[in-house]
Amino acid sequence: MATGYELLLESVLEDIRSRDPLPPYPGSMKDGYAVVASDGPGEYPVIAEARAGNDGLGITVTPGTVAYVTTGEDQNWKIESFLELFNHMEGSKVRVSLKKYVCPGCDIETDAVVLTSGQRIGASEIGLLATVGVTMVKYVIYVYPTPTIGVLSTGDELVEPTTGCLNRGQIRDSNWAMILAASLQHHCKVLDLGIARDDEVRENIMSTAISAGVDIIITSGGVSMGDRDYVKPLLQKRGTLHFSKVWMKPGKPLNFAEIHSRLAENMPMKKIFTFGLPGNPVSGLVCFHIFVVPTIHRLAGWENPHLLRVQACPLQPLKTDPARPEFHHAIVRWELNDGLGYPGFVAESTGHQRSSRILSMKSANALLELPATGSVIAAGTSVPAIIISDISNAICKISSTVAESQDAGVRVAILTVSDTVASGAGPDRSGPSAVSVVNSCSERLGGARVVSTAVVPDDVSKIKGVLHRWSDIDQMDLILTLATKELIEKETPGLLHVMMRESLKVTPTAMLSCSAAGIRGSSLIINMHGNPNAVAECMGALLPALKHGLKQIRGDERENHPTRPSHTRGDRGCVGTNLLFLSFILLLFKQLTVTLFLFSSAPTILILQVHSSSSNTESLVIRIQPKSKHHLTIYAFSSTSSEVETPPDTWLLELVYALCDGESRHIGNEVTVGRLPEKADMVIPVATGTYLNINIIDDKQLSAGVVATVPPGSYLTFGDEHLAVFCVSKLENVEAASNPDPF
Ligand SMILES: Nc1nc2c(c(=O)[nH]1)N[C@H]1C(S)=C(S)[C@@H](COP(=O)(O)OP(=O)(O)OC[C@H]3O[C@@H](n4cnc5c(N)ncnc54)[C@H](O)[C@@H]3O)O[C@H]1N2
Ligand code: MOO
Repeated sequence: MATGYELLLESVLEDIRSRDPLPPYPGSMKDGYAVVASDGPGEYPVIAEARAGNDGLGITVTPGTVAYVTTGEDQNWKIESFLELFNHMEGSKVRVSLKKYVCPGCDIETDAVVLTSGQRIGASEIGLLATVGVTMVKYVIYVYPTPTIGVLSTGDELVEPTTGCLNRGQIRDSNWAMILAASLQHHCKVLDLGIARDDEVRENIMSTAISAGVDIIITSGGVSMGDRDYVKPLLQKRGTLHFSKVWMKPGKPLNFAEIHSRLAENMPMKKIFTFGLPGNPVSGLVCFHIFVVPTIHRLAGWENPHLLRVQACPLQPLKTDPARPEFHHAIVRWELNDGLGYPGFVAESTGHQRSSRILSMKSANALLELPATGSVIAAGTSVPAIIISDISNAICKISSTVAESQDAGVRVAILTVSDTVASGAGPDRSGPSAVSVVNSCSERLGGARVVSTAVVPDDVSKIKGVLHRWSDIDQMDLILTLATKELIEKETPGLLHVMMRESLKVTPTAMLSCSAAGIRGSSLIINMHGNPNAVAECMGALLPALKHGLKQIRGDERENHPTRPSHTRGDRGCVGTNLLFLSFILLLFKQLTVTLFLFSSAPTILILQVHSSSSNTESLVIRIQPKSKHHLTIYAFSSTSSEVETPPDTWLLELVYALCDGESRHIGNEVTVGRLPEKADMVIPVATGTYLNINIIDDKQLSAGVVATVPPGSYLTFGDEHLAVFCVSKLENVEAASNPDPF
């Protein structure tokens, strides 16, 4: 018999009623004094005391007197009217204030049904039975069916996990063991159908499984479009194929069919559910959680077969797929501050979610449900998380998580100040891009980790509220945000002067700006106004002064505030903060276009927004042609010519942000961009050529082969998850900014 049963819990087989009321007599919920209700508040002599076990038999509380009672202990008071309780004592008399007392049966009335037939019995129900004095019950042992699952791996390339040395084209079969384990975790029986070569995926395997009495058959691999993908035709032949594609990522080629079969001629027809999981391990397991687990639950008789969903705030910004809704593996845990300032679940991404990257499943206990918008979900934005394994460990780790995050090398908090974003009228893009920058430069910043992000409207009290919490309570090492004058303890007019001088070179309206720069504690805070170009110019001018300035601030801080608690913890003290701040600024300078907006009070700047230079209206014209999965070619030509004629040799693709190292490149007629150095002029850490990856200019996805006009200052983005962002510039405009670090 294939279908087994597992003991769960007993449940009662009859209705259980209470024989007495609960509480059984008028009682007090507190220790206090009993008084005749009509007496009301006042001072009264105490005429008697009733404590637990001494029920005050024979005592009458008369008007103008009170009696001491302990919680729940007053069943035999002889009184003229009912009791009220109160609790304040002064000398030999008590001053009473009236409290409610508990009337008999207000928790459980006599003869109320406390358990109905069929209800499960657990510890609380045992307590309930004891309360109502029922020590013998008729019960039924509740059992639930445990489905049997047949598991088959398919693929010519697959070899046993025990294979020591892989020959060319071989890969160890991970899915077979993984799906077996997942099935066992869900209390199923399993039937090992082994590994089949592609051309062995035949009816006889199905027949073996069916005659063994399986309820579910799971195959992995061979479901997409390849000429050796035999699963779908087999399912079509043996049963009813309900679907063979699902608009999800990963797991698109999932096949689902129903096979009807009899174990023997005289037996009733049996339904067998068959799932053809995609071969990529991540895709396969995601499909298992989303589709197979609810099927198992349903077969096991669960009323609600779906996995639990909670809301969680990602700790990292998450780039969503523009086409398919995505299930993103993450580790969800409870934190005292979920990033929105309240206790809640946070979600730590397990990294790149490529469907072959089995490491992304390691330790994951949730799948974040990300909508197909193609945009970036800011860290700290609440998203639904489907819980796929026990999260109690993660919850128990509250204190160690806090401790761990406090031990992180450099704790960074990022505050986006924007009315638009705070009101929900627009997405936060500067915050997430800042988080990406910090995370991607983590090592170079001494292990920096963004541990908190927030968005507030441009409102001083709100900004101050967050900043005070982050610096005084959470003790962040580095807070990247908009500064307000009120937070600055000591202004630095020299810096302001330099910034003003630079801005005036660009526009006379700079005179109207109200920039601020100054020192708070051990941090230098710079608030710049104006457009990103002005910010870039100002920073460029400030840099030579910053190193020295920051050193001085550190010295002054020690001298002036010898006892002041440092912003940082441990022996790093202020030095850590300031050096970090300096290195961050230097780093920002190199990645100016992405990150300096953090210091701007202008509305949030979109990372992919076009910032056309007013001084130069000439545009570059390009056509992007994917060459292979790993590289593409950008053909560039002049805006006045129709096709490759004049080499646009005054143009530059300048790397402003990449997850790992990338390069900037002068654009000739043709530039090849890709991951593989031997095939690409510009090497970036993202795959560029597949439909999964995005080549975007100015927030618009480019189609292969279509000509696009690119004004100077545009941003060209590659990769759907590992962003690499380039700024397209006229060469003469960028020479100053691309100078190496001035120190
Ligand atoms: N022309 C198209 N090609 C593909 C599409 C598509 O829509 N059109 N979909 C892609 C997607 S999405 C996925 S996911 C994969 C899944 O395809 P298959 O189920 O046919 O998987 P295979 O080709 O057999 O294997 C894919 C990949 O996974 C490895 N693999 C397979 N089985 C195992 C196993 N048991 N243990 C470890 N690794 C396994 C296999 O070696 C391949 O590398 O199709 C895309 N293609
Ligand atoms: O949907 Mo496929 O599962 O890897 O991307």
